[in-house]
Amino acid sequence: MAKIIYTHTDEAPLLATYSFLPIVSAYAAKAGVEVETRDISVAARILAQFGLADDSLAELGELATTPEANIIKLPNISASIPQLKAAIAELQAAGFDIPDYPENADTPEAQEIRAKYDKVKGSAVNPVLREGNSDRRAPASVKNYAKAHPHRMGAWPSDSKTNVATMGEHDFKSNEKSVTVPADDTLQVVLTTKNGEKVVLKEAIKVLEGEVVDASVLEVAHLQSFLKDAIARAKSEGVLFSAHLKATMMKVSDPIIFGHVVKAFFADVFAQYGDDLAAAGLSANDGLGTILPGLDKLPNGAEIKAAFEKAIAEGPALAMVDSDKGITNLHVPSDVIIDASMPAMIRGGGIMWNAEGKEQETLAVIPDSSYAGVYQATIDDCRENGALDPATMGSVPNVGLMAKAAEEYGSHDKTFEIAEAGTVEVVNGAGEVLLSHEVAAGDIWRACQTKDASIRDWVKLAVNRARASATPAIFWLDEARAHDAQLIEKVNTYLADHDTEGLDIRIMAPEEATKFSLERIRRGEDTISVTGNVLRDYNTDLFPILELGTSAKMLSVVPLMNGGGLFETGAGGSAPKHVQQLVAEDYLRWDSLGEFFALVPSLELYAEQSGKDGAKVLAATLDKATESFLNNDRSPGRKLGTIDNRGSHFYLALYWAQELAAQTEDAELAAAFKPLAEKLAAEEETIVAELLAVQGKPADIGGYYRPDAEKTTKVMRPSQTFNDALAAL
Ligand SMILES: NC(=O)C1=CN([C@@H]2O[C@H](COP(=O)(O)OP(=O)(O)OC[C@H]3O[C@@H](n4cnc5c(N)ncnc54)[C@H](OP(=O)(O)O)[C@@H]3O)[C@@H](O)[C@H]2O)C=CC1
Ligand SMILES: O=C(O)CCC(=O)C(=O)O
Ligand SMILES: [Mg+2]
Repeated sequence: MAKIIYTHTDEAPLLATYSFLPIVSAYAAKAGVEVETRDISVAARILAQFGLADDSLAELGELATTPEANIIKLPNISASIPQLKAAIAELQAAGFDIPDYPENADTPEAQEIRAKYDKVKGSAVNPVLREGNSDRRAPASVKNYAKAHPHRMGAWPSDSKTNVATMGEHDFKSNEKSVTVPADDTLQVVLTTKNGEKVVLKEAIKVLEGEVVDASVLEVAHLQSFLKDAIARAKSEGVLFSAHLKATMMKVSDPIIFGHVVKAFFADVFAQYGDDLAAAGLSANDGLGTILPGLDKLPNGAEIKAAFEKAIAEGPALAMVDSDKGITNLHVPSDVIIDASMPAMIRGGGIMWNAEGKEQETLAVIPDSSYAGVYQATIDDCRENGALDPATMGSVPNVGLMAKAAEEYGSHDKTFEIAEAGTVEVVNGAGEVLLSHEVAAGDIWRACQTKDASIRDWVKLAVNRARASATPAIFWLDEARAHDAQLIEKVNTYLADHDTEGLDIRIMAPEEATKFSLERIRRGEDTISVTGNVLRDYNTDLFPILELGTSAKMLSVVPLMNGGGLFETGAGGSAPKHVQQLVAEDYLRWDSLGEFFALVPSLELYAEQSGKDGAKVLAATLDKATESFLNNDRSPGRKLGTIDNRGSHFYLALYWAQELAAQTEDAELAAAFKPLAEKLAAEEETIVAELLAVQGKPADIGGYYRPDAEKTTKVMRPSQTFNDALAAL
């Protein structure tokens, strides 16, 4: 039977679900629409590994390959090691019998435990569910709202010293090699060491005919000298030093690169005390947030701490995540995530926060040069032409290649920190070498796969989107890059399968595409960016954050390749700072627009899947209600005393009930919702007062990674009048 699966995730979106889902469920039930939930939070995924909870992620992963899939996926935590350890500790304290995260996996038992936790680590949800490519855009109503109510943009001085530093040589981009395999095959990755020993790094990689396979290596000696120069440059230019990585989705390579940044910044400390730190299990890859408290256990801990402090005092000023709490850019690998961090910096006028809590220009260090140029081009444009104007600017929607763990975001099981110098080769079933790299110890080597079927579907989606929106579409592909050169050939081939008459479809290298799109955006014109997986991620934060202030307001649809739909909510993350605010003062700033938008196509799909017209009516009325919601400016405010997430849900419920009561397509539904619409309208003042009354005091939700359901329900549904009205429906 058709059903909508609404996911329980983490942090702010989970809290919002406690308030919003009861509304959805109540309304859906009236129209005979089945809504079920599945818990894919990091806590539930840990418990599932040890048989203490259902493995809902595996279940949904399978569902996503079937036409029955209709999944609403809210943002979830992609846990770094420090977050994973915190979640484990919280679950243990709550009485769950689960093991510690093994620091040194030196026994088979410890290795097994580590393997289980590795399945939960990093971006472990999205790649499982994303059995399709992505179509993300700002709906017209949101774009119009943003133009009418432009958010604040920081000014861009023409002499801003903010820039991007990137390697440009000896990195993943410049060392990339790529082939398209001619037939189904099984590949192997083999390291032949200098003294002739063969080490199989990866056995049996299954590939399909037409699949694009790339390999590349980041040469660590060059990374280290690059970082040394970048640190010196930030110091001499008097700007902040900030590193921007994606330690969550690139869960193997980027924590290692982050560790190199930490070791470079604290080079003297690691030269002198590196052995002590290693012996204590304190890894640079986990950041200062783990190392500094860990020093308390060491006999010479105070001395090492003083050495860290000296290095901070003498180095360039570090960009801060939280200057009040002294949390730097180098504290936690997942605190600064490039897709959100770079746009936020650009939106602010090219500034980040320094240790005094003041704004300062920054050198944004993005070691690999594959996509760094997009940000440099945006910075250059802002420096030359001033900040973008949300009141007039056009839009850059995205069609992203993502299906079946495409490209870099599927590379973590094929990424290796090389133990010994030699040659790494990708060898096919016939024993022929397809790709080969010389490597040194410590280098980071990786391979990526992109299925032909995913590429075909992506090209189709781009053509459909260009047609539906009557907007030029640019494939952001660089013929000088090995992988992109393979893709360009395929794009040209597959475009010929479609009617592109009258469409403006071009191929441009990313920097050129950035400049082109920015020129158009400044003239108020829209340009679809058709990109690979990483730029999908980056662009769907970059442009929305500049255009709308946040990527939470995006419509984010994944038409699944086998039919069915995955509806992601917004394009941003789980906003951990919003949880802190809720706990401190019972105020949740999370904007659920992404959830509202996701629900409309999900209900439409449900109507198709089930043949129930009531679902269609629910969708059409929700669409209208969302428009009233925007016109009446009912998004959560930023300050106490204004309506927050819960208040915004009340207004959506009110407008939705009114639309349902007013529509004429389904008289039974109209009659069912009439009393509720009247009740909610009549009690508006009381309900809003009840919702506002709780603000300003701490709230107890009984856990961070696994909040207590009863306590959280109480916090998130504080209006008895509203709850009673819903219950009476
Ligand atoms: N799809 C997914 O599952 C994704 C998950 N993540 C995960 O989320 C966590 C945090 O990542 P991070 O990169 O900091 O991204 P976040 O989106 O959580 O944070 C960036 C900022 O975006 C704004 N924001 C995002 N969503 C909303 C919303 N609905 N309402 C209001 N404001 C919003 C806020 O900025 P401001 O104060 O400027 O308004 C927020 O502080 C990580 O664990 C990460 O892995 C990240 C991206 C996508
Ligand atoms: O899976 C993740 O960690 C984040 C996903 C993300 O940022 C995106 O898809 O835009
Ligand atoms: Mg993203």
